[in-house]
Amino acid sequence: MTDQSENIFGNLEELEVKLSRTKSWGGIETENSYGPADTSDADYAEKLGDPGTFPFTRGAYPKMYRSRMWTLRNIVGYGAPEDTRDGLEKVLASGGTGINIVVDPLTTQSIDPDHPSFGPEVGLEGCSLPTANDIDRLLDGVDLSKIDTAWHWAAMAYPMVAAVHVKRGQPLETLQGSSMPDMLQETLSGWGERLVPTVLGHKTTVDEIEYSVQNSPRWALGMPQAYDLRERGLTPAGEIALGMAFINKTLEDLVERGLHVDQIAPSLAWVSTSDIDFFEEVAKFRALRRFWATTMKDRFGAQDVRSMRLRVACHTSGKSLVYKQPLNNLTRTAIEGFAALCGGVQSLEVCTFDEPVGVPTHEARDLAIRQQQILANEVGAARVADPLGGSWYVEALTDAVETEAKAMLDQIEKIGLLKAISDGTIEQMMDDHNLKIQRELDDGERIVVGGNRFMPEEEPAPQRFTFDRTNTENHIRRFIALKGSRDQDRWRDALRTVHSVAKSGGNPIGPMIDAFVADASVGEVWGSIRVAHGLSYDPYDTLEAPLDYAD
Ligand SMILES: CC(C)(COP(=O)(O)OP(=O)(O)OC[C@H]1O[C@@H](n2cnc3c(N)ncnc32)[C@H](O)[C@@H]1OP(=O)(O)O)[C@@H](O)C(=O)NCCC(=O)NCCSC(=O)CCC(=O)O
Repeated sequence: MTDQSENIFGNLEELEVKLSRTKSWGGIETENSYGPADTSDADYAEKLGDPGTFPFTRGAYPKMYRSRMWTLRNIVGYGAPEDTRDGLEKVLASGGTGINIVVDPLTTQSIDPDHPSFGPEVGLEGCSLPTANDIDRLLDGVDLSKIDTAWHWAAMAYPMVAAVHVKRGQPLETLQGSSMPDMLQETLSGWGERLVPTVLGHKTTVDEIEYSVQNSPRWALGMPQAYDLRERGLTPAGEIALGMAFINKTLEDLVERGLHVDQIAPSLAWVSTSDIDFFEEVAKFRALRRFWATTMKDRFGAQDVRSMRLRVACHTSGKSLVYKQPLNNLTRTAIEGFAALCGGVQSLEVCTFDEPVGVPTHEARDLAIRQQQILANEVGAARVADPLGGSWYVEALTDAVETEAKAMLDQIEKIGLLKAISDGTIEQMMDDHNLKIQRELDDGERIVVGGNRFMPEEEPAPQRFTFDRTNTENHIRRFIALKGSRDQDRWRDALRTVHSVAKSGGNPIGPMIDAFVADASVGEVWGSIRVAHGLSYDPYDTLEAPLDYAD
């Protein structure tokens, strides 16, 4: 017998795992157990209602997954359009039922792939899609009036995909799919004031929603993009509070432009996360739907039930995943996905286990789809609507999350959302949250396996995703050639119209679509908007505008 095994067997008492925390992951204190006295005695119909009825606490539809299975998603994006196309085909072959495309950080920032400062970054961590032609190549043969494509970037996805549809000779009102017009989220959790100034970002969001609901009512708007807000540093209640602050301000401005809430809200969908505290996340989804329904009805005077019935698109939490022993992430994501389904989401992406390592491998993507298939077919996640409804604990947590969210929303709205973003109040709130979590990890109150406890011994280097850059290099050459071969007069006129409409304070989304139809690039279109708002053409101050707007 070795000294080491003697030590281990001699210290079994010390090895016993003791509960380190009685609060939920989001910080709500919990009791030893729950009973009838812990839930308020408000009327069932008023507070819960049957699934598919106001206030939709128990689900958006009466039969939920029995009458329509959730959409099984997995996000794909790397390299050139051809590369991402290959990845999408593999996801669909595994059984995915939705197409989710993530663009590279350059496209997200509206930076073109020939920008002199960023060449090596083209196509890393997402697909490079600088023109409508690139989207057309990626989705060759995909009918945008029949197949639901979901786009993971803010300002430009809608006008670019709309331009592809128009270029293909299709009417805009038949366009289907979803984008995330939430630019304030880009300011807060993405690129900051330098790239997306708060006021311009908010106006662009409002413009895009106004244009989309009037011209392509079948297009879904993932607004708020609360996933990234939450990942930046918020509790579940904070996700509801800040997301609702975004929604309230956006709806108020759209109403001021003459729209009625019932023209807007049915097109909106909440983009959410599902983190590791199973019960708290189930409660979050339930509280969220109730919060939304009552806000639409009481604050905005909605009459259409579709305005009050919130749809939720959920991705499990990337932040909850751990680099060490990455296979443990399969356990995490399965539980997070199950929470989202018990919470009644309409579509789900289960993160791949290797996300902390890098761009997912094809094998990891396949496993992520298989997890959803196991949840749908073996676990019973699809069988019954709101399976945890009536649990004293879950009902009490639902109430607690809702109450905390209300208090936080009041605080934000007292300051005013745009002021609270531009003066740093919201960022401070998120930083404070993250600091608190770090302290709890450091103190050992909050335990993450392989994060701050139960560290693995030496482990083999994880397998990393790699791909050939030949397509990306050809893609950049193709982009440069397009700039030389397009109809220069049409291109120039289109960008000048974008600029002049934006400068006059009008809604530039229609002209932006026209510019993309005229083969303008993402950098050129957003650059024209920036110049119209008195900003530099290139946020990195390297490039001059390629045309004179004054002529
Ligand atoms: C927004 C939604 C959920 C909308 O879903 P759908 O397109 O299916 O539309 P829908 O209106 O909900 O449903 C279509 C029709 O089916 C009906 N229907 C739906 N569910 C039903 C049910 N259970 N029973 C009976 N009928 C049902 C509806 O009433 C509607 O009918 P009618 O037609 O008769 O009205 C979807 O587009 C979506 O999942 N988008 C993806 C969003 C996303 O993932 N974005 C990227 C997030 S990016 C992110 O999270 C960050 C993570 C990262 O970047 O890594």
